Amino acid sequence: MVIIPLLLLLLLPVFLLFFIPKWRRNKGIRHPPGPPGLPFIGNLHQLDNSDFQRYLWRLSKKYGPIMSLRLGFVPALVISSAKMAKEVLKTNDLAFCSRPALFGQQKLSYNGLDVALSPYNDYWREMRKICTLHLFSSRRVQSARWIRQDEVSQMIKNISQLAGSSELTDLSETLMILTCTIVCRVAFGKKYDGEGHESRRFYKLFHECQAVMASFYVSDHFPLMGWFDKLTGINKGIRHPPGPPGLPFIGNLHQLDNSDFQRYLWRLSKKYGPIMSLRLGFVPALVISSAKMAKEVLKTNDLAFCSRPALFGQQKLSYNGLDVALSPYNDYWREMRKICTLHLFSSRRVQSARWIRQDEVSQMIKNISQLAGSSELTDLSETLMILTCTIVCRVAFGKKYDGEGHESRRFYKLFHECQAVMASFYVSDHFPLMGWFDKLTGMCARLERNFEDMDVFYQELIDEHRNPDRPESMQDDFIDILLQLEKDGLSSIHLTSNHIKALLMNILLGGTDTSASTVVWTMVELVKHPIVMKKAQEEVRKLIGNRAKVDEDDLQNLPYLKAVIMEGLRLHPPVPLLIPRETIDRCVIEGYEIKPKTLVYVNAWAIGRDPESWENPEEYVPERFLDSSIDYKGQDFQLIPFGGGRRGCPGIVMGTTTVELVLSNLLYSFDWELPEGMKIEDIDTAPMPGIVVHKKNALCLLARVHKDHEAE
Ligand code: HEM
Repeated sequence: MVIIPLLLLLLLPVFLLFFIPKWRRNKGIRHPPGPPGLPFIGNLHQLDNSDFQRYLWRLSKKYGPIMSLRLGFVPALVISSAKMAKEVLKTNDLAFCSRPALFGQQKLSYNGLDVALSPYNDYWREMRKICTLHLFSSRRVQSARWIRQDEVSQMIKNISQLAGSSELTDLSETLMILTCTIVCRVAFGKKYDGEGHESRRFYKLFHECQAVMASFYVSDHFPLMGWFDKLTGINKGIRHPPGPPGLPFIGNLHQLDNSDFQRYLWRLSKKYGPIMSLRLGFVPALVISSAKMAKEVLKTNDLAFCSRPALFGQQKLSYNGLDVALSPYNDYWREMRKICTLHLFSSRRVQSARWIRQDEVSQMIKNISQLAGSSELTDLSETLMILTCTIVCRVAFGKKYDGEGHESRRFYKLFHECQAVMASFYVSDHFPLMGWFDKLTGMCARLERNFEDMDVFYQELIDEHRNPDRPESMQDDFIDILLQLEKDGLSSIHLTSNHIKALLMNILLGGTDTSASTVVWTMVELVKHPIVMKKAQEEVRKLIGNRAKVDEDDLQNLPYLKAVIMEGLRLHPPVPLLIPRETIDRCVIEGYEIKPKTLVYVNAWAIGRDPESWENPEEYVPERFLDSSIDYKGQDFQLIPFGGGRRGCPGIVMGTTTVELVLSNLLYSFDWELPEGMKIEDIDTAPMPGIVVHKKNALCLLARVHKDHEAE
């Protein structure tokens, strides 16, 4: 996957010279104008100007009141008119109100624990409240009036003395000392205005603090060049998590090209530890591989770790993060997540869709029975994918695509292409200035095409739902609910068609193959372990007796089945690395410093096999869960197939209900045999790479209708 781009990367310098200017002209998206920069450093050399604001002002006369610069690898914007200032400080305040995590400022603010340099998040809001309520309130300002009056009188006395002897007053110094003294008295109850040791120490510290805070750190503009600041003595020794050495320029990117990535990372973690760093091009990454470290990331430091990276393909297909799964962590995401949990994924909603699930599972059982009747193999991988897709489409869109016609073919073509372009490798995700490369390889065009096709698909569905005479199946489905919310305008987000489309994408991609993959992997383990299969079948057959099928009411009485599924999820979590996170804040874990904007993979797959957490971890033994309180809901960090913390899966009830209903019926209705000539040892567990990991080779088994049902 990565090798071809890597070879082409060797041609980088040539392409840089020829294509970047062309790419800029062709790109089609308008960026604010700005002065041309130099290669690599951009406009950094222009920062070195003694009257910077005037210099920018002069530039703005040429390039306009919204002007872009590039400071090394960091894009920057300069605002120079009241109208544009209003856009930034009022109209789009929320989008513009965070702070950059600059190296010196982060260090001196205890990693943004202050209020002025903290990024915009829940923590900042609380700190800002403390400040406005307790420190900067009018009452506080009032109560310090005596200090101010006292110090100003003292200053006037000092100046009078100088005036008496006709000496000059250094107003710059005098006023600096005055304001310092006032602030120190109000804040620390102390003053440093004499000539003694304490005053000298204070002013030395204070001036050095101002100086290092405002210093230029190379690493702020070139993320991989922290070594330069160390070399210059400006930054002394910080521990970073250990990790495998990378190649120049591409770092560890070539190692991504591994068909069993989660296993590969697991092997590396055995050497480098459960908190391991990688470098993917210019992007620092972190890999978490133990329950203890997962708890640090998903619970203790959840707030710092709960954003998502803005990856190119994902951004496009999510309408620039208008969805819930790929949106960065902010007020908008909170509101969207609330809409999902309250209106779409609530237990009540899951309940109300039970008829759809039961109906579709019955249909699947009928189809398999037919194959069984003629001793044909059942392709469980395909059957289960179609089943979960059909259930989700009926619940969300009020429609199904399970026939052989044009509509079904179009849907599955679109859907598979959407999964493919979403999970593709985009060079620009790792080399910010190399977007032209994705254009050259045709990746951008492919993505754009799928985006447009999906957009038309969603739009048709929305239009059908706006019709008052829509079929009954479309009433009260997810699109209906979202359109109602749009009409009522009750949420603080003004929902538009794009918001609805972005959510539909999440539901389609997040809710279908995760459940299908869970059932397939569990069936793989069951055919490999016939005694477990038999035990699970006996449990369900005993409970159901002579009834035709398992209903959702029965699921709560099948503890062994639940253990069978949990054990399947432990060994084969369908989303083995969760959905990648991105750190918001700088933070420290196990004494290691993690920088903001670090990409984070939590290896749920490796954690499920960690001998520190599990006895005989490689063995499939559902019994381990029978007398155990361990659950997969995100509280027990040794089992996290649904992730955890703020970004944990909100579709967990919907997903597990589907999985339990499907599996119990497959086990109830059929005995399962391997295709003729195949032995248990022949069943492979090779994974297919992707965000959701499926079995690479389809699972094809021979179903035999269970003898008690043969008469029916
Ligand atoms: C067995 C089935 C499922 C599994 C194993 C699964 C797994 C996951 C995982 C691992 C994550 C990332 C969590 C994290 O970053 O900590 C996730 C997120 C998500 N899942 Fe699921 N999921 C399943 C079913 C569903 C269903 C049925 C839906 C909805 C129809 C759904 C919707 C979502 C959404 C919207 C997110 C993003 C949450 C956010 O970022 O705030 N999932 N899921």
